[in-house]
Amino acid sequence: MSDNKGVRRVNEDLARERANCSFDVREITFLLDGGENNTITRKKIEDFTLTDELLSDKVPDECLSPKEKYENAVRKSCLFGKLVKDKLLEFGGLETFGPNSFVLRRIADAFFKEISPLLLHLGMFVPTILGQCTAEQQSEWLPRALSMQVIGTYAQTELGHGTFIRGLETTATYDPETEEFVLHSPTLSSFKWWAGGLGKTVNHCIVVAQLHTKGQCHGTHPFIVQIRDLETHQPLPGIKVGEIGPKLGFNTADNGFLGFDKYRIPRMNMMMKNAQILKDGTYVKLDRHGKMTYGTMVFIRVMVVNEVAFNLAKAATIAVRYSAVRRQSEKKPGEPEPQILDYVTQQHKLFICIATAHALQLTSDWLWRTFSGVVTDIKHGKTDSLPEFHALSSCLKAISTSDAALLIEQCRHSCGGHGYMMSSNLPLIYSFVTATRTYEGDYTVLLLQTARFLIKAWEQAEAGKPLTPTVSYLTKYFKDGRVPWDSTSEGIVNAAYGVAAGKISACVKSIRNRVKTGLSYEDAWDLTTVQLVAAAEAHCRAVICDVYRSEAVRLTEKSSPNVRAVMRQLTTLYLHYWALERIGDLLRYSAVSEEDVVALQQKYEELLALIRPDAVGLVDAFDIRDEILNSTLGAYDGRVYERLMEEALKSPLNAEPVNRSFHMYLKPLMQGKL
Ligand SMILES: CCCCCCCCCCCCC/C=C/C(=O)SCCNC(=O)CCNC(=O)[C@H](O)C(C)(C)COP(=O)(O)OP(=O)(O)OC[C@H]1O[C@@H](n2cnc3c(N)ncnc32)[C@H](O)[C@@H]1OP(=O)(O)O
Ligand SMILES: Cc1cc2nc3c(=O)[nH]c(=O)nc-3n(C[C@H](O)[C@H](O)[C@H](O)COP(=O)(O)OP(=O)(O)OC[C@H]3O[C@@H](n4cnc5c(N)ncnc54)[C@H](O)[C@@H]3O)c2cc1C
Repeated sequence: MSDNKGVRRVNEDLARERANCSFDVREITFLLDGGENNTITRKKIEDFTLTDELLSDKVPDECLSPKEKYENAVRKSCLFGKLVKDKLLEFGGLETFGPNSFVLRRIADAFFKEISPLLLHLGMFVPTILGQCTAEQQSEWLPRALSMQVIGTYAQTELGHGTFIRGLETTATYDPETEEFVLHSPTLSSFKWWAGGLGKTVNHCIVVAQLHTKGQCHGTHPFIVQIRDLETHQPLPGIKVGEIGPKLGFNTADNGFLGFDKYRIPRMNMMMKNAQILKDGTYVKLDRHGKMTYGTMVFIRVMVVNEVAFNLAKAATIAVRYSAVRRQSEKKPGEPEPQILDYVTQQHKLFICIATAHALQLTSDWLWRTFSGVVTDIKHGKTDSLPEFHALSSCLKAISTSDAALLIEQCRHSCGGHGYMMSSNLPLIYSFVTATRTYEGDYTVLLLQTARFLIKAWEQAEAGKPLTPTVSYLTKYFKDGRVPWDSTSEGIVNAAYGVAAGKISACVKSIRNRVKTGLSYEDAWDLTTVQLVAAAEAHCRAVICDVYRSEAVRLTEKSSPNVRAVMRQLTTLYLHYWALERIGDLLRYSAVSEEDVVALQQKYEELLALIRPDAVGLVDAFDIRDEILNSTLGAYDGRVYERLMEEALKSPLNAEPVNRSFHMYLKPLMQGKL
């Protein structure tokens, strides 16, 4: 759809693919954007933000030194920030699109090949002020944060502890004499480690520390802490701060370390929405649920599902367009070389990426709506929906990030050697997304949180108590026995729930059997965790299959027949893919037969063939502009080889015919003079 500006000749294969596409690409773009008006506004914003003047880098970012890369990222962050402040508000800013629109996030990818050092400011510092401060505190901090006088990050993780928040060691001890907290890092392992932007960029941060008052520890709480002088940017006395060094990705995010030497902050810098310290040091707990201070993490887990869906859409766009341009080998002797997209194995690698990008995006939209409901409940003092939502957001964060990272890597594999080039952008997309599997809660740890909820739900079902919506299926599958098999989409979703129920049931049995042998519940749980992670994964998989199928049907109710058909093909492909991936589970927990398995495989292969003519149209429908894709392999015009050569020529090593190392080392070596 979007041919961007200044399009030169489009690769003939790509042009033919587009001519043969069975549907109007714009229709699917509108569906994914949540309506035609959203698409129009997004494109307007993209048109005036993505100008050459702001984006052009003479030397590719990846050829710069770490320091230059960081400085370039700060430069662009400031330009981007100013642009947002000055111009985008004319469009009503983010509100134009509603809270679940990620237009600015999407545009930011054109500015930063890696990541903005200010991501944590907007992504976590500001949301934590909104979620953890009283109204009075918000009125003090929000205007300063939004006008960028105060630039902040979220420093929770320490060298010694990330997952186990209760084990954090940084202390915040209240001193009623001065009405201050004294922040202290008692050990090396208590140093804060990882916070994005902390190394060099921010002047404030949210610090999560163990609160001590009147000789008692009340657990971890968040505090707003100024760490650098606003004028000179020098670290303040009592603060030891720096950058943690090179990483697999995120290299422009200046992730940092931070230690405190009896550093004092005012009492009111404790974020007091969920707990307060009175002037005399009395601790007042306002959080009846007990885990409300974990709220920012839950929010980011929700955002991350959308984040990885978009990044997978980028990778799929690059790989599918490249596969339509690239020709290799021969299918029959003497025949012309086919487009690699015509190999069924290539379709198997790539079409699941398109379907998964849709599945995750629709699931993320649904998750956001569910989250909005939970937030409204909390505003009215109701926290009953929080345990279910914590279980749901935990498993969706874990599975979406893990699936997306694996599939992005698959996109890279599918591009052969050229996929390994930084200029393809696939390595950077992968390095960014693979981190999402770890940060904001590690994969295994979050699935075990979900498993804890599932086991409790199972016990409730046994006791005949009512279940919350996402686990209500357990009542249906409560009795032992195999789930009947039915190869329709609805049947596959039911079977997925049946598998989840079967696995949860097996975990319950396993824990109980272990307890019967005399083990403590904790030990029995620990020995069952491999099964528990698998059960939570199965539950989450069933939820995604269910939401994707029903949301796709709902969204396409008014679509043209061809769009409905191709969207149906994608959902069916997704369901068949996962049924085949989990065939062992289906054989164990459902009545699927050998003939059914053969039929599933056959249908899956038929779907690959049906989707093949529309593959390029489907990735065009993601409507991701070249500036955002940032890829030699994935540009709209398909000029792959020209772009690869153009980028290669920008390498600093090509600036001179002979590098000085020849004279310094190679020549002496050749002449035996080294
Ligand atoms: C313009 C804006 C753009 C935005 C773009 C967004 C993109 C996003 C990019 C942002 C970049 C982010 C960079 C990364 C940042 C970070 O990583 S910050 C640090 C994040 N750290 C973590 O996530 C740590 C993970 N650990 C935990 O969450 C917890 O420690 C734990 C594993 C959940 C365990 O906590 P603990 O206190 O020990 O509890 P338990 O004993 O296990 O459980 C007790 C009960 O509490 C329930 N519970 C736990 N957590 C929650 C929760 N969050 N909400 C509700 N309930 C919770 C748990 O289920 C237990 O319940 P019961 O079983 O009923 O007892
Ligand atoms: C790119 C990036 C950016 C980050 N940004 C920030 C930031 O801005 N602010 C911030 O505060 N933090 C940040 N983090 C830190 C991040 O939140 C933690 O790394 C993450 O929560 C994982 O914790 P950990 O490193 O302690 O891993 P660990 O918990 O040490 O995990 C190591 C292994 O132990 C396993 N494990 C741990 N506990 C259990 C358990 N109970 N049961 C079973 N297995 C277990 C894990 O599954 C994993 O395999 C960032 C991390 C990265 C990679």
